[in-house]
Amino acid sequence: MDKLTISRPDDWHLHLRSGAMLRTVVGHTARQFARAIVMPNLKPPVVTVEQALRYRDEILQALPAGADFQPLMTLYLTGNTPIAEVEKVAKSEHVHAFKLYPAGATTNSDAGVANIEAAYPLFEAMEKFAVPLLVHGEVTAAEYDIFDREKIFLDTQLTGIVRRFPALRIVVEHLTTREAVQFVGEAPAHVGATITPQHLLYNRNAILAGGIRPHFYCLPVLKREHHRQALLEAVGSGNPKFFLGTDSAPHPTAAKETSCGCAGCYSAHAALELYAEAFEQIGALDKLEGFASQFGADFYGLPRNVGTITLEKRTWALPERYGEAEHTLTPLRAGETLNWRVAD
Ligand SMILES: NC(=O)N[C@@H](CC(=O)O)C(=O)O
Ligand SMILES: [Zn+2]
Ligand SMILES: [Zn+2]
Repeated sequence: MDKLTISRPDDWHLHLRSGAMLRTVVGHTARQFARAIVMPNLKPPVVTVEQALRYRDEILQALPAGADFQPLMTLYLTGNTPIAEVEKVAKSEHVHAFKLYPAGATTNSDAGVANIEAAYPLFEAMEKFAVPLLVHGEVTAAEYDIFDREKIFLDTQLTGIVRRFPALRIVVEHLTTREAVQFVGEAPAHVGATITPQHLLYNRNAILAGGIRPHFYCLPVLKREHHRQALLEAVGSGNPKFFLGTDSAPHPTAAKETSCGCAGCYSAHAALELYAEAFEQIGALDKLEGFASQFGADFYGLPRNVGTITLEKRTWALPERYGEAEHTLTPLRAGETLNWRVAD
């Protein structure tokens, strides 16, 4: 196959940041995706509907002329989120979910939830008002090995949440393990998951073998090959619980290439192309459309997109960098070539 036309896709997990970084990255996403769920982990975090609407305006202002792209906003759950905010989200046309960051789990998660059980009244309200809960599913305590943090979160936290709130829609973000695939597969239909391109294409050797490569470092961290195989099986199965969420997470190059580098891979510049490469590896290009353009919209109860996008088998070289000066960022596969290209 050397050409593939699918309905316009959406990105159900995206970091756009703000200011100069936003202006550098937003065009990449708008070139490929009709909509994206925009993560709220700014500094300071987006915690109210009012702030989310202001952030949405900033994103719309930053779009290249003529772009046809809708940011779908989310709120950052904190220990102080008032119950009333849940109803505001339910009534808002532009805010679609709450995001749970266990405090300390990832980039800009310090304001996250330290005691998850204390947030149960909020989950109850989300269940009542049909507002989805998006989860960065990792435990944070120092005694847990970083490669086990997702599995332990599922066992000790998420299992209880799913049982206690049987109608709450939950998205387990950026799955990385065989156990997580199994968890989501066996959970009720209203528990879904996003999967990133880097977790489909790479195992942990990418970070550590032959030199330390900070641009492959994200959270949850890349895992062993047998976990990557499980993620590929999940997307290749065509199960609608698994849908596209790049977790494209831009950081300035200088903040990645340093003695304590930030977590996050930047993939928005070539998101669909990277996914196409992964699906092609397992002979499942026919499953890309459901994953990229249908299952996420269905899960969120939003209409599927009209219009199409075409991928062509065509080699192209990726730049080493995007952006200017201190906002320079290094994309995934910088300076390498890709075999798929979204047609202009
Ligand atoms: N995935 C990451 O490694 N980083 C994300 C945060 C997140 O999604 O956990 C970021 O905002 O940089
Ligand atoms: Zn996360
Ligand atoms: Zn993320």
